[in-house]
Amino acid sequence: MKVACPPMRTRIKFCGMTREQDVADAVAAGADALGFVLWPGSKRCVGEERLAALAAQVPAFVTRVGLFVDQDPELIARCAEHLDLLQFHGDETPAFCSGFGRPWIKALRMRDDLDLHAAAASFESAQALLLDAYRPGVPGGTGETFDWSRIPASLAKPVILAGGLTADNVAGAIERVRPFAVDISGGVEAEPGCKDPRLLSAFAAAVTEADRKRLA
Ligand SMILES: O=C(O)c1ccccc1NCC(=O)[C@H](O)[C@H](O)COP(=O)(O)O
Repeated sequence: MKVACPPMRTRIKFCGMTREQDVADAVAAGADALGFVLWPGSKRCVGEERLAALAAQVPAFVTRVGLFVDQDPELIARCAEHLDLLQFHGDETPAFCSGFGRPWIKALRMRDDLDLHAAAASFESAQALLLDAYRPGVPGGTGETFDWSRIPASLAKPVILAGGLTADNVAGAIERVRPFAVDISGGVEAEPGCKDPRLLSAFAAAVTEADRKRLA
């Protein structure tokens, strides 16, 4: 099914939240969604207890997203109690992703041979596809961009654009891709896992300005 996308503002997801102050700063900057990495291989990983504490601080209308990479379904089910949306970065099947009573999105790394139309068809029950840079052995958070021209305008799923975004390049990304949302982690950090309030605000302002020009 093709999803009709009338002109609308670009949603913002700030990913890799690990600290209460960063959650508050991201919400103040205008976040639509906040991502919490539950994969222990990441420098941004939060455990279950930290997830519960951080998620409890998120106000209504800001989506709490949990990131997983081929993880134990029992862990995912426990974490889901604190989350609004699940984000899968591994080789999870659509049936696996659908098994937690929460809406979910599938992260796809843009390997050269990735067929996005086929992926959109096979992850038909996903709420969106998050498209990220491909680096072998790294499931996400690379800080690298990819060739945005590879994203077809007619994809049958909303696109969340990720990978190496910053306040400086996000306007060009929005102009080129017209994504439903943009996702950023490293580009708003002082160091891995520690967000910088000025970078959070600058990124949100750049998205707002790009939308203002686009929708004028
Ligand atoms: O951020 C991580 O460390 C991470 C680890 C494992 C799976 C996913 C991970 N992050 C995923 C994200 O959604 C990031 O926001 C996305 O990859 C963009 O990151 P960046 O290029 O640093 O903006």
